Amino acid sequence: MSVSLSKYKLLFIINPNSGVQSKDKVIQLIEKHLDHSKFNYQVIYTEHPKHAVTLSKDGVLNKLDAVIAVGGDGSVNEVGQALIHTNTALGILPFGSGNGLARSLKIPMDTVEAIKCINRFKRKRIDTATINGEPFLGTAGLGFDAHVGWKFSEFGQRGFFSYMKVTANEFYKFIPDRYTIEVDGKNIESHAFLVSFANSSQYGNNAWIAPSAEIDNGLISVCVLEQFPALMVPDMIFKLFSKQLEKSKYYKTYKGKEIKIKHHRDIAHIDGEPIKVKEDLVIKVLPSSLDVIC
Ligand SMILES: Nc1ncnc2c1ncn2[C@@H]1O[C@H](COP(=O)(O)OP(=O)(O)OP(=O)(O)O)[C@@H](O)[C@H]1O
Repeated sequence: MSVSLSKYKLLFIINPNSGVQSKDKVIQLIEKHLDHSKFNYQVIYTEHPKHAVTLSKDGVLNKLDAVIAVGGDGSVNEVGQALIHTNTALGILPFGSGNGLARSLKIPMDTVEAIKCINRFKRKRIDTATINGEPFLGTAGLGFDAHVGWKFSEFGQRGFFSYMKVTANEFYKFIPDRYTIEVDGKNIESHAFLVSFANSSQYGNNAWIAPSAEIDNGLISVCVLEQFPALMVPDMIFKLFSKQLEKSKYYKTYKGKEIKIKHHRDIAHIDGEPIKVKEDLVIKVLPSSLDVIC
């Protein structure tokens, strides 16, 4: 690959394990549709979880203009976390099960259209956040959110329908918990089904957990879904997918820069990926900390 100084330097990182859509043609599509007068690029496949973090950090050291995550929200998290507070931008070719951040940023789901979006190379500065120091870009969560994140990772198949299957299987078994939450000094006690921390507005697949969240306002939305009767499930699902959760009396939302929370389990998810956590958590926003191509 010859490198001309006047061209932008890109690295595409493909996660072969994300989503269910075949990635066989991605390299050909990049070759065909990327604007070669504007970019020099390299493509690397990840070999294991977290590999994209190391590859992206190398990209920053090599002064790349952008690293493009080819995968879902877990891949976007791994690339994005390495680029926080750097001059290297994050790009996304959505190939995940949910693609929450890409959808929130209105990046096209169609690969050719997403490549054309990279060709335009418009940078937007967004906030990111941390939960006990672990970075997230879209959403993190506790309760049913986290439980499903763990069950999904153990399920062995990815994709929207696998996610729905896991959610339906687990819903009636799940027992809500008590949470003590402090949002910028204001205390809230809740018996909740789930608590989500949203930097962007949706989980993925157009499930709008935080319809009013803005990714560049310097605030995290804390979304509390209180225990609700089983007969309300269809209504809740309808509201989740039609951006109307804020109309439910079981849903509360608060916005803040620093959130402290005490809970009684040891699991959470960050950008859909399960993690083990302590009972005391601190969520902090990192305002204007990452450039994305969108
Ligand atoms: N080479 C690899 N082999 C196995 N797992 C990998 C590899 N590279 C990355 N991973 C892991 O794959 C997991 C899933 O990736 P990703 O989140 O991109 O897809 P997804 O879960 O299907 O989509 P979404 O997050 O949008 O629902 C991540 O935990 C990531 O660390």
